[in-house]
Amino acid sequence: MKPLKVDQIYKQYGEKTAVNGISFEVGQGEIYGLLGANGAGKTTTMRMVLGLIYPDGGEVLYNGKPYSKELLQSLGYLPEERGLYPRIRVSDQLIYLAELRGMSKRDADSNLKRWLERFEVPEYYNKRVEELSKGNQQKIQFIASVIHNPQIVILDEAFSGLDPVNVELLKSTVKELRDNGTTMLFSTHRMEHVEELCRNITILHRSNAVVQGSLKEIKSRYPRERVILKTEGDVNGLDAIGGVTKVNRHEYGYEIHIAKEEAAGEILRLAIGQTDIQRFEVLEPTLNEIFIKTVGERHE
Ligand SMILES: Nc1ncnc2c1ncn2[C@@H]1O[C@H](COP(=O)(O)OP(=O)(O)OP(=O)(O)O)[C@@H](O)[C@H]1O
Repeated sequence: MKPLKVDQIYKQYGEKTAVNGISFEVGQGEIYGLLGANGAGKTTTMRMVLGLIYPDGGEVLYNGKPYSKELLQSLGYLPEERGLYPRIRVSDQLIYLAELRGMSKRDADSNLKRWLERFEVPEYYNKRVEELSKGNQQKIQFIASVIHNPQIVILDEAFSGLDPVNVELLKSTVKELRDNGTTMLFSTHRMEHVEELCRNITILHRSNAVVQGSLKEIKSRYPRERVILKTEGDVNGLDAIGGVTKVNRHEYGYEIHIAKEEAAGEILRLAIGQTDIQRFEVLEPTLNEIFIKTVGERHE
């Protein structure tokens, strides 16, 4: 049985349907991607999963059971809008938050120290939140969402406001949690993070799930429309090949857009006759391209 099952959940605000019958399941040790344009219904979905608001229809099941107060201990949430108290010391508020979720003061304290060490900031223990930079506050907020060892963690834009080094640090932490069996729901507008972390995804559009499944399978549904040709020489006549829609000359060679996959073979034949090829690749679509295509087409 999967730790998290979302079954046909529905939420209405007045005339507005915020979430319209969405279903998905997340396995143990899995990071599930929840994507969508602004206002698509991601936060509302996450709030229903957290039990902060109740669905008007459908249900959320945790290890097969409906929401109960005891679940508070098993759920962790990193909200998009950060909610730490600026004037209070990091240790005071994080230990308090962990205690609220059923942890003993001693365990909370040792967990906090371990996490601060992990993030290479043990000196923050005694600092007030307002003394930390925005990115470092973000690390503390992340610790607040996992300090009580939750089984299910919901991360909303977890890496926003972080420099590239800290993004990598948090990303590796998220992967460790996954490898230790934590179930995660991950929402972001950064598609490259989803490609790196998530096996399965849902793309929401105007309250509906419009694309769902494994990333690999979703990608196979879309045609491959980009060819990379690495070469030091010139290739003449690429524009004239049927199905070639755009040719970009780069430092490394060519990036060629095609409307039909057969054009790739023609490109290769033409290039072989004219130059030495260092690399030839027909790229699968990126998640970013799929997102823009799906959401964009539906806008029209
Ligand atoms: N409390 C509320 N009252 C009225 N409407 C709401 C409420 N919460 C959300 N909505 C509406 O429901 C829709 C979905 O909002 P939601 O916050 O879930 O989107 P989102 O996908 O998280 O967007 P973003 O990427 O901008 O954070 C929006 O049209 C929003 O205006």
